[in-house]
Amino acid sequence: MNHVGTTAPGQTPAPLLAVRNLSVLFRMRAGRDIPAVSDVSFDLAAGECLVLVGESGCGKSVLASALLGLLPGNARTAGTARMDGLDLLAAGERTLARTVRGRRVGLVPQSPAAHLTPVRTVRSQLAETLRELTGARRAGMREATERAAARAVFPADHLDRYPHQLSGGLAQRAATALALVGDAPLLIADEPTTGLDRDLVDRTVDELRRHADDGRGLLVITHDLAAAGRIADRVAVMYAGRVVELADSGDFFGTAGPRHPYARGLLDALPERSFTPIPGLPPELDALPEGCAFAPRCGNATARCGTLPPFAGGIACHHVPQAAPHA
Ligand SMILES: Nc1ncnc2c1ncn2[C@@H]1O[C@H](COP(=O)(O)OP(=O)(O)OP(=O)(O)O)[C@@H](O)[C@H]1O
Ligand code: NI
Repeated sequence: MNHVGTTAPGQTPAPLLAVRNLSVLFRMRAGRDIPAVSDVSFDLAAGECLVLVGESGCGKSVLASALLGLLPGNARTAGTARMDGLDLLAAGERTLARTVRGRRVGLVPQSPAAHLTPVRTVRSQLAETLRELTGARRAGMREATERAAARAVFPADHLDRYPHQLSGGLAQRAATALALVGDAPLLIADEPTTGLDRDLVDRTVDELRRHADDGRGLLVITHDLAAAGRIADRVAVMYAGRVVELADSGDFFGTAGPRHPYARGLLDALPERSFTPIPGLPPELDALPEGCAFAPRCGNATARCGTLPPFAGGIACHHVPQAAPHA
């Protein structure tokens, strides 16, 4: 798929993925609804890696699940997520199962153990996925399986193990190997480096980065800001279900630095920076304040923050000018 070839000079190529006003609400008993994702919009280009960061519970995995049609039955979704003419949010289960999951959109799940089939060895799961997604046949399957495992630094001498015989880090690498098999146009990796030591983190991140460098799209969700800095072209910062900053990675991690007070707080909390935690805790999603959800923890907050700051020019903050240098 070559977008560039079909684009007139001066025209921006269509993004691989265009998410507009995506919201996810969980309907709970007693009418207590939980807005897990609110009004999120972003584009992802082919060849690009967007990293999604934010504290636990801010809605990162729910966003990923929404794109793959993997939300539970009590979820209500609004907005659109267009990919190659298909709205992923409106697609039926049949389309999602046949043409989206694994094919258009690959997933490295946050809990790999829950996604691996417990009664089958890693080799057999990799072989089946290779057969399904690449048409690989029995001849050469042993080599193909070992190559697929090696892409995620999964050791060949562990291929005949069952998921329960794997450590968390090995299960993670098995799940990553499975997700890489289809070379899907879009790969979503939800915390792909949890449980890995630094050397393996770097190797995994570099293999994922190759997916983008080969002209595909990569959406990475991570707590690990060092890994984010290594892999990202752009960074999206989520807080309480909303994207509060969308920035060029070079600016965000470089001398310019983040612009949103929450994003600055995230970086300042790192041991290698000033090691100053953000005071307080994220809000409960079913009891969000009226305006900016970060205001109760923010040193810049004023009366204006009682109204919701619009997201424009890469930022949602009343106190930061909206004209981004690279917006
Ligand atoms: N099935 C569900 N029913 C109700 N609420 C849910 C459900 N799944 C997730 N949530 C809520 O949605 C919010 C966002 O969860 P999500 O898993 O997306 O967070 P996250 O940013 O991925 O966090 P982490 O970094 O810990 O993985 C959480 O407050 C969670 O409690
Ligand atoms: Ni998550």
